Amino acid sequence: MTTENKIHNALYLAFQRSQWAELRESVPLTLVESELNKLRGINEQLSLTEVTDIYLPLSRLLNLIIGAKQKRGLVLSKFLGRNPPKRPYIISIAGSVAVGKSTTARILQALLSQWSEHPKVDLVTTDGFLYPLAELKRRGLLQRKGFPESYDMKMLVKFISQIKAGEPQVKAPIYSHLSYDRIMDKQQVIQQPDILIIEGLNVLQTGQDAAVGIQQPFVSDFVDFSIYVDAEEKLLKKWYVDRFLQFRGGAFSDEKSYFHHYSKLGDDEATSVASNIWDSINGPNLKLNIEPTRDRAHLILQKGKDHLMSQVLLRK
Ligand SMILES: Nc1ncnc2c1ncn2[C@@H]1O[C@H](COP(=O)(O)OP(=O)(O)O)[C@@H](O)[C@H]1O
Ligand SMILES: CC(C)(COP(=O)(O)O)[C@@H](O)C(=O)NCCC(=O)O
Repeated sequence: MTTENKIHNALYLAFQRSQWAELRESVPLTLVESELNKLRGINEQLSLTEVTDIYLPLSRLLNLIIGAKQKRGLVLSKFLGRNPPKRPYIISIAGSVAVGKSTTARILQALLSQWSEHPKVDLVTTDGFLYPLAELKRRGLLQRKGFPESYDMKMLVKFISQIKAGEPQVKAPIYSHLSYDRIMDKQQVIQQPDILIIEGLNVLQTGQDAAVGIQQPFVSDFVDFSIYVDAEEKLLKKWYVDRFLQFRGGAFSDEKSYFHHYSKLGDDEATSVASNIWDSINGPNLKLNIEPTRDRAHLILQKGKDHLMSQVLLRK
């Protein structure tokens, strides 16, 4: 057994796909029509077997864990003799570019909002906290998008601490993949949801990581439950290139798109451009700054070919 496997065994309970799916059988769960429609809207390629085998048991597990936290809150209120402000339960989703963080986040948002104990589930992505394009250019970071130094970490930590403090209204910046920049005149307003899901490359990073610098506290200090979505790099690169090719026929064809010039590329050229972006930016960022944070997560979702989950690791 490799040292890495030994560490995993000590820290995590490992479930092969079929074992994890069985956990659902002991607690029958069904999808209502409104849930199904929402999920179909998230991603046409998402298989419903994946939802029932993987995401429904996960939704049930999270519901139980959140329930325990809510009970603990009641104990604390009794002890203090007053009701503390309503604080959202915070779930983070980390992982490589193109691993499926935003798809996973949106599936969980749809499923978790079905529970009467926590119907209001909001979702924030950390790309809004990337420095605006002009600032990235000024700092010479255009080829380092997604690296720790490309984010306004102070702003992100301030945002998450306001959420955690139960502030009635907290604003988050929004990123546009079309303009490749922060949208300056629009913000996302978060108003005391029951659950906040925060999704991004960097949500498990701390000051120990290569380029974050000395920054305390970290996003993970405010997070109640963290998820890392994992896959082998050769799959990640393929999913990145496939998504790029999809965008070429879709979002990039919009004249307002920062990448409009890519819409005119043929298959081979587009594949080579996307491969180069992967090899020069997203691949190195994965190895240097993202993958090393994996074993901090409470739950690791390991994906194989076609985005199918092969293994689930849950912290003991
Ligand atoms: N469970 C899934 N089943 C099928 N395709 C998926 C699944 N999750 C993600 N994808 C596809 O993989 C690509 C990357 O997913 P996305 O959620 O955009 O990743 P990220 O937010 O990590 O960059 C997209 O093309 C998406 O449609
Ligand atoms: C916007 C991203 C940094 C991801 O940000 P996240 O939401 O994970 O914080 C990434 O998708 C990106 O644009 N990377 C730069 C290289 C590329 O074009 O893929």
